[in-house]
Amino acid sequence: MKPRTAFDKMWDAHRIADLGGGTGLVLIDRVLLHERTGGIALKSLADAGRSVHAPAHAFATMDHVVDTLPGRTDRTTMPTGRDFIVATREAARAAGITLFDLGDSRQGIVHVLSPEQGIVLPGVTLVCPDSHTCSQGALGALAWGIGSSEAEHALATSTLRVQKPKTMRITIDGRLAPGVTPKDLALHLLGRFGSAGAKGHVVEYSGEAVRALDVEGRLTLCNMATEFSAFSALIAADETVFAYLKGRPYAPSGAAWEAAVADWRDLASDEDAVFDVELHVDAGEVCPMVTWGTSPQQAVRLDRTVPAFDAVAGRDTREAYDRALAYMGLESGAPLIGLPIDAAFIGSCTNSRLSDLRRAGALLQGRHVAPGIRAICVPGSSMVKAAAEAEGLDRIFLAAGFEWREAGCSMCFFAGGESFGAQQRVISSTNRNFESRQGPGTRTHLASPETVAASAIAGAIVDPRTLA
Ligand SMILES: CC(C)[C@H](C(=O)O)[C@@H](O)C(=O)O
Ligand code: SF4
Repeated sequence: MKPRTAFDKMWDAHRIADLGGGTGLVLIDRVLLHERTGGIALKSLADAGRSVHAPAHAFATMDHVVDTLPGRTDRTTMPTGRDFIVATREAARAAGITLFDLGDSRQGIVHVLSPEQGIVLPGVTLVCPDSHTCSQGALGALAWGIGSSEAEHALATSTLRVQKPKTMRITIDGRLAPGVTPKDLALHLLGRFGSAGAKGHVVEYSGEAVRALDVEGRLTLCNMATEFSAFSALIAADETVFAYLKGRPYAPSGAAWEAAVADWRDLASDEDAVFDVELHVDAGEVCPMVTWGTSPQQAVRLDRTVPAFDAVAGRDTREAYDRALAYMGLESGAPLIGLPIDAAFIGSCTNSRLSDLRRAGALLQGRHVAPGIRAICVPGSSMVKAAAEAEGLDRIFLAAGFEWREAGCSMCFFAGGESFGAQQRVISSTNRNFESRQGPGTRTHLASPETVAASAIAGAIVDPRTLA
């Protein structure tokens, strides 16, 4: 048999029919929803008099527009937030699907709670009306973001028409240096290959550096594949993933577990599998990174300066470059280290898991954020929050002057409610630095949680490895 990639194997196992022109009718194993887009799909489905085909395999959560202030209620800080919450709650109940509601100990950002609960498993197809669904490919699944009308179709039929994507393998050889994180790797790839670098491809991350990552680090890496314009990303499941999933609530158990693991072992790309595109990166070249502009590709080594136009001319137009600098209040050649910040944000489906909070917490222990800096930590799920509190991380963050919040997307994206304010410079562990992403006029610099924590202490962007 012709050698196949991990993607080919999942595609072949889920293709129900060939619809011609490279389009397949694909079986969908899991549909995930959140209140910002999922309630719309559920309601439209109900209005059409249709029901959910496999309610046991559809899950909804409240994450995008929920209040994350301590002691939150249904009254969100976002003007129309409550409508989304109530509509999704009612529609999820009527549809008979599992809802991780406010107050449920399992509630959280959809891409954080799904691996945590063992909903995403190696080899499954999983869709969600959210662009960061690619994160979940970190467990060896084929997971991708869709629109609300596609979600409706997937809910009603457990199938979707999909244009078969091309394949790309990015092999990361060697090891990341100490203090260099998966987030830095994701930003390095964006800085090097550009935000159209993986356009329309399913990216398989492989190589020694990827194998060495824990599941949470893999989730961070796969998370930013959408910033890379990829159809999705995946990392073939291995012992690290099996160990992570064992005993999770929705993972198979008993004899079914053994059988599942045996199947999952066959899902890796065959040795001679051919990819449409192959890229190689030396992990040793990756350094702590930060973005300087308003696109995730406008990322550089943190110890560098804002690049001159000539250095990015292959990708950014003069207009886009000038506009980004004006928006960010920066000039060509300005050093990034030492740039004063107003706020620091640790959260989002990129970097709000327990390991992220532990690494940031280790830097914050016994230290305090600089005067005048607003610092916020939002755990990615209620489970992450509880686990962090059980080991005292909340006390470290609070003593350091951080706010310690309830789980949700919070100020990763501005939903019409809370924001940092115009012209405020925010160092952020999130994934998007678009204009006004974190609020009208807010200036976002993307970085790792370590860089965010260290910069909050310094009151300016710093390399976390040099924190005295
Ligand atoms: C609101 C939602 C549809 C959106 C997405 O698709 O990604 C959000 O999660 C984001 O990160 O911008
Ligand atoms: S945390 Fe941010 S990027 Fe992730 S799903 Fe929520 S809004 Fe989107």
